[in-house]
Amino acid sequence: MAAPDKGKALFADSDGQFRRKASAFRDFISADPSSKFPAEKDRYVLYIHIGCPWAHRTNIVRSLKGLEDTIQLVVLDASEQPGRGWHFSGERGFEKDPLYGFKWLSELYKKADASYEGRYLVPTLWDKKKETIVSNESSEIIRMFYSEFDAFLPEHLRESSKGEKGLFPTQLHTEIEAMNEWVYDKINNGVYKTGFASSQEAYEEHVHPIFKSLDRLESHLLEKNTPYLFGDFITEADIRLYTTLIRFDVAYFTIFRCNLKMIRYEYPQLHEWLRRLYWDESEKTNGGAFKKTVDFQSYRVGYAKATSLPVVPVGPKPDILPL
Ligand SMILES: N[C@@H](CCC(=O)N[C@@H](CS)C(=O)NCC(=O)O)C(=O)O
Repeated sequence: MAAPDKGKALFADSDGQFRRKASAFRDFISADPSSKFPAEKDRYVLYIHIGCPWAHRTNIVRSLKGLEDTIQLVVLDASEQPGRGWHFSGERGFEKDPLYGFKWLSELYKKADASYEGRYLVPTLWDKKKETIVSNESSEIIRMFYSEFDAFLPEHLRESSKGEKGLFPTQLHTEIEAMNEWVYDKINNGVYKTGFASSQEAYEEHVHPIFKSLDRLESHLLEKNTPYLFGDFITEADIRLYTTLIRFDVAYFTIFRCNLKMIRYEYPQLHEWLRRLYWDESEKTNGGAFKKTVDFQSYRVGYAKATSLPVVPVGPKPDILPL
């Protein structure tokens, strides 16, 4: 594998800042059979990369909701040439796209819209009937998965039977949305703004707010004194924070230089919260939705590949501490 030029900005703009572009495909699957994209079994396909935290959200929810037999999963690999996008290398079992035999995710985007000029992102939710992309925005895909597929699920997994104990319950909408906003900006995307910064100034601008926000979450958990962010039940807020924190010590601390503190040593509440989710293989996580969707080595390799010096750090070890 050829190493990219040392010091070259792979993802940052010319001012050193990494700016995430908005997702382009924003349709919705609905439980209503007369809608444009009605919920159906074996109609939709979720394309992901295991290392991607945004795709990880959708993969967790697919498992948590027991949608494995309803929504097909296709796993892509990262290209050896950073910036060339996602493809099928055979590393994870897929040598080519199972639907069309494509080698690159870009070909699927071009099939959906020949004039598409944006980035080829995971997650991508594909409709086999209309042969197009429904959505490539994780925050919206997870919400479709919560509630629109209830008809295909046993009673205990339906969002409609959960009421106040659901993943996005009505009484918590405002609080969850408020937390999503700053957690997204300062933490989920904050680690990218830090890790992909190509100037000292941009790096320092974004690294401090990450830790201020982690401190805020640590206090939130201490005050609440509940197993999850909003009480005794897992909500969307937990899922969205989890995908960043499970990568934190092994990839963001080391490779993205988010290195003022580690979750395992300096954030006892968050560390316990993280391990509680990871190690749970009970009915609460539908048999381990948080653990089985994690692959620490792919985080190390993937983020190293995305930097200008693709050397994979070996630590910290173990990947995660026991509960
Ligand atoms: N807003 C999107 C972000 C998705 C995203 O940025 N995915 C990254 C992987 S972690 C990607 O596919 N990047 C490829 C590229 O930018 O070319 C979401 O949440 O779904």
